[in-house]
Amino acid sequence: SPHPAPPQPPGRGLARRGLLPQSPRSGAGAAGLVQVTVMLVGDSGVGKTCLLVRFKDGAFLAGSFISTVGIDFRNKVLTVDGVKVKLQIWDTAGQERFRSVTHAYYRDAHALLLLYDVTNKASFDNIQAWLTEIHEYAQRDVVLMLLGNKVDSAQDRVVKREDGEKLAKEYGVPFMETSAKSGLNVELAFTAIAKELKHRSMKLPNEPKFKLHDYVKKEVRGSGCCRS
Ligand SMILES: Nc1nc2c(ncn2[C@@H]2O[C@H](COP(=O)(O)OP(=O)(O)OP(=O)(O)O)[C@@H](O)[C@H]2O)c(=O)[nH]1
Ligand SMILES: [Mg+2]
Repeated sequence: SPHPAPPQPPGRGLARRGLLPQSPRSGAGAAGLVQVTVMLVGDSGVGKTCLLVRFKDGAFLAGSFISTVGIDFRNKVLTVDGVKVKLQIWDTAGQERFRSVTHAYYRDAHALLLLYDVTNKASFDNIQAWLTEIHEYAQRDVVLMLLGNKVDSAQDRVVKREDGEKLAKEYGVPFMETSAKSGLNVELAFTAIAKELKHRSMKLPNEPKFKLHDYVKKEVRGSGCCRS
């Protein structure tokens, strides 16, 4: 393009944030690597740690609830359209007393998974407050997705799927229901984010623009139909 890119304020932009693929190493078919940071947020007990453990290890932490202290992180590499995307996933503490700790991390997150618990109305009602906080502390172009977790607990459900869909639509964020217990849509949530960030960072000239909303709509599975 003959037009120079508009200047970016310091600290903003994918290149400054380490999102540009590393130059391919020599060797046939060596692929670039995209490194991204994903942060899990939402009330204490909604299942952030369990969602991460399900994604990372394919297991469910049943039994006693060990509330996260401060912040924890895990890495996982996904291959998206032939490109390795290294996700560094930050698991934040939902408890109020750690809020000032997590505020400091928003700035460096490329994507946020905002969770509520479909069996806990208060966690759903707090989503607005979380969005306000995200607006205040996160990057303007952060990739955001709303997740209604614990859909395996059909008997205890108090937040309807349509309520989640409606709220997500109001705020223009993609939405899906998940279960760390059954695994429903867990891989999908992280894959969708990895795809979006990979497309943003590589901008291949002949590649059609990736549409996160459409991808999620097409790929999402309902709690009624599937086991995982
Ligand atoms: N049935 C069911 N229980 C879940 C699910 N995910 C988490 N839980 C349970 O909910 C409780 C809280 O899960 P955590 O993942 O520790 O919650 P958290 O959001 O990390 O909480 P904080 O670290 O305090 O912010 C635990 O007892 C889990 O076993 C799920 O998908 N289904
Ligand atoms: Mg936790």
